[in-house]
Amino acid sequence: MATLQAIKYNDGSLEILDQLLLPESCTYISINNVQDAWSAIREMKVRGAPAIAIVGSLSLAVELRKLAAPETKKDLHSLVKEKLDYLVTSRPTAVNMQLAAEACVKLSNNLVDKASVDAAEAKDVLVKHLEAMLANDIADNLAIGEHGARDIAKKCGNKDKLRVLTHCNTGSLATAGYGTALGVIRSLHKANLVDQVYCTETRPYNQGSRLTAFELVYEKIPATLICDDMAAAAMKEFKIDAVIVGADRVAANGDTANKIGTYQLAVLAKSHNILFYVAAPFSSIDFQIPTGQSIPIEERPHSEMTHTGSIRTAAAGIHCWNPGFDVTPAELITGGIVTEKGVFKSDQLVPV
Ligand SMILES: CSC[C@H]1O[C@H](OP(=O)(O)O)[C@H](O)[C@@H]1O
Repeated sequence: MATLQAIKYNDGSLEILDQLLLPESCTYISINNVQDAWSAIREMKVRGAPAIAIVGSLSLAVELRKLAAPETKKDLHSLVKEKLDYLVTSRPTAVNMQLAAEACVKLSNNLVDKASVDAAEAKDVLVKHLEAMLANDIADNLAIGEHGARDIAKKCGNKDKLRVLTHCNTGSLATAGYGTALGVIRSLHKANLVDQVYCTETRPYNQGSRLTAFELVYEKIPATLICDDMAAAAMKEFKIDAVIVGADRVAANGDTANKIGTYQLAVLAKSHNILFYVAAPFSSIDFQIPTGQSIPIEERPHSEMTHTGSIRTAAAGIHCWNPGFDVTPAELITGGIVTEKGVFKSDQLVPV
């Protein structure tokens, strides 16, 4: 699978591709502890819901591998919980880090109660659990790709070629590899079904122009970059067949938080009678919240809007609003929610 690697991990050594430097420079930086990971996530050197959870979790594995055998399992549990709670504060909207933390804390708790397991063995079990996230994510993404490609091809009348629009970055640079929405596009391309991918610039961080375009060019998938404000005209002009985006958190009713600009694409897709899909691992569905109204929306620094690098591009003193995400109502997700378990209608989501 010749795709880009946002995350490199080998026996306790963790590196990430510094995505703030893309596309001009492919530079890997070391992540030596949880604090390094928290900062890299907060600064968006690594971003993307699954990648955030994986880098956060692997940074804890890096620390635990270096840790001398803890005195007691209770000491180990307290340390693990403290570190994971801290990692969850790095970015609030994507649910993946929160759910990964909850799963690891639950495992640690179970190990405390297991008399047959000593502190050193418990640490090893936790390290293996954290390290397994990398391979699990790639397997999930390959399944998402296949389910999504099959569903889009079928619902688009099994046309020879398809024109698909996507937003932000949901590929190998947002996951452990292959991607979610961009994974579906990779699977469509593998099946020789892609006429053209339209990727939006995705202001203000420009995940589309800097990252998705980079991935599509890297893999020679036919693609056209458009500005965010060109989406309606592109849907009309190019007769786009489907829109597919990622997700940071899906509520129990199917309302979906994703990169800012997703909601307006869903409204535009509806008005152009274009199928609208969300692609995400099933773990992105937060059954603890009933609707999208409860999803916390991260506000990002205004400098992301007023500057390009160090160059000011907006008037000094202007007030800014810079939410990183918006919520698309379930009823606008007309194609379905594509997961590794299959494609679901919004009202078909049930915990497994
Ligand atoms: C594989 S889903 C990635 C998801 O995360 C992105 O947000 P950010 O770049 O701010 O982390 C965007 O919402 C994508 O859909």
